[in-house]
Amino acid sequence: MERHIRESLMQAEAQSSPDPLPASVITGGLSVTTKQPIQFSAQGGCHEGRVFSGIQPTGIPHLGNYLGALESWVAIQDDYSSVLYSIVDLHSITQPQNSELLRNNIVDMAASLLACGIDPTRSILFQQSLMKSMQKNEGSVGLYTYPVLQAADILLYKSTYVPVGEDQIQHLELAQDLARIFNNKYGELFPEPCALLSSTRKVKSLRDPASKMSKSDPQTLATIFLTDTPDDIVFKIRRAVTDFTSEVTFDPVGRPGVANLVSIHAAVTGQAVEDVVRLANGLDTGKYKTVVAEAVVQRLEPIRQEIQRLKADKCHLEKVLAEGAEKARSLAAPVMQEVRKRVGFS
Ligand SMILES: Nc1ncnc2c1ncn2[C@@H]1O[C@H](COP(=O)(O)OC(=O)[C@@H](N)Cc2c[nH]c3ccccc23)[C@@H](O)[C@H]1O
Repeated sequence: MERHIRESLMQAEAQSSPDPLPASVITGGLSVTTKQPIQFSAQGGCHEGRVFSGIQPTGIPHLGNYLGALESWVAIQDDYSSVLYSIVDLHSITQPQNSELLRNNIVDMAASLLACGIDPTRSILFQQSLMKSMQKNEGSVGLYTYPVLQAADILLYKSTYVPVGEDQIQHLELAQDLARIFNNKYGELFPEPCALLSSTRKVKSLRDPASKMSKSDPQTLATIFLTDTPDDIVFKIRRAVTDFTSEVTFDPVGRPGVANLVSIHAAVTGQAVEDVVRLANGLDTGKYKTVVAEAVVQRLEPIRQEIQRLKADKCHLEKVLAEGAEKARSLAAPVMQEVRKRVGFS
C-alpha cells in the first residue's frame, strides 16, 4: 500500500473497539506491505472467496453501523457463495457488561441483523462464543488480545473479504500480517483478508462531526439508532450541528456537519453526493435537514418495524444463532485441524 494512503488510514479512529496493537509488536518488527481496502459495490453474480464480518452486541445498531457495514453485508449475500456474520460477544466483554443485558443484547442484535436483511439461508449468522471450543478467550486480557481475537475470527474460516467501516482497517492489517507470517513459516494456508469499504465508510456524530457516530456516545442526540421512531429521527437531525452558512455544499474539511448530512442523505437514497448537493440547491441547511430526516425515516422505518416483529419470537432468534454456529463450526474445524498439523500439535 502507498505510504500516504496507509498513513491516512492509520489515523482512522477506533472508538467502539480498542486500538489495535501496532502490527510491529506482533510481527516482531518484520517489514510488511498491506493489502489495500477495496471499495465495495454490489455486483450481483456469485464470486469466489469467503466473506466474514462481525458486530459487537453492545446495543441496537446505529446509522453508522448500517451505512458503514450492515447494508453491504446484506448486498454481499447475493455476490458471494460463502458468507459468515458473527455477533461477537467475546469481543464485547473487553468492556464491563451486565450478564442479563448482554444476553438480551445478543438476541436483539440477531433481530436487528435479520431485520436489515441478513438471510440465514444465504449467510451463516452466529454467536461468536458458541464457537468457544475453537476460540479460547482470556476475558481478563481481552483488551490486549482484542485485535488478535479479531484476526482469529477472520482466519478461522480462511476468509478473503471483510466488509467493515473505516475504523476496522487497522485490525484488518493485523489479520493480514498474521496470515502472512503463518504462511511464511508453515506453508501457504490463509488468504490475506481484504477490507471491503462501503461508500459511507465513516458516519459522523450528529453533535460532533469530528468524531464518528457511536453506540456509546453519551450525547443522546449524537446517534440515530435503527429503532428510533420517525419523531426521534426528525428531532435528532433537526438538532444536528452544522454552521452559520445557509447554503448546502459538500466540504468535509471546512463544513464537516453539513457534509455528514449530505453523505447520509446520499447513502440512504442511493444517490451520488454531487446529485444530492445539486438537488439541494436553493434550500438552506434548516430546510435541508427536513429533507434528510424524511429520507432517513423512509429508509429506517421498515427496519424498525421488522425489529419489533422479530423480537417477539426469541426462540426463533436463538434457533437461527444455534444453527449458524453449527454451520460455522463445520467450516472452522478442518482449518483448525490443518493448523494444528502444520504447527506440530497433532
Ligand atoms: N460511525 C460509523 N461509520 C461507519 N461504520 C461504522 C461506524 N461505527 C461502526 N461502524 C462499523 O460497524 C461495524 C460493527 O461495529 P463494531 O464496533 O461492533 O465492530 C467491532 O467492534 C469489530 N471489532 C467487530 C469484529 C470482531 N471480529 C471481527 C472480524 C471481522 C470484522 C469485524 C469484527 C464495523 O464494521 C464498524 O466499522
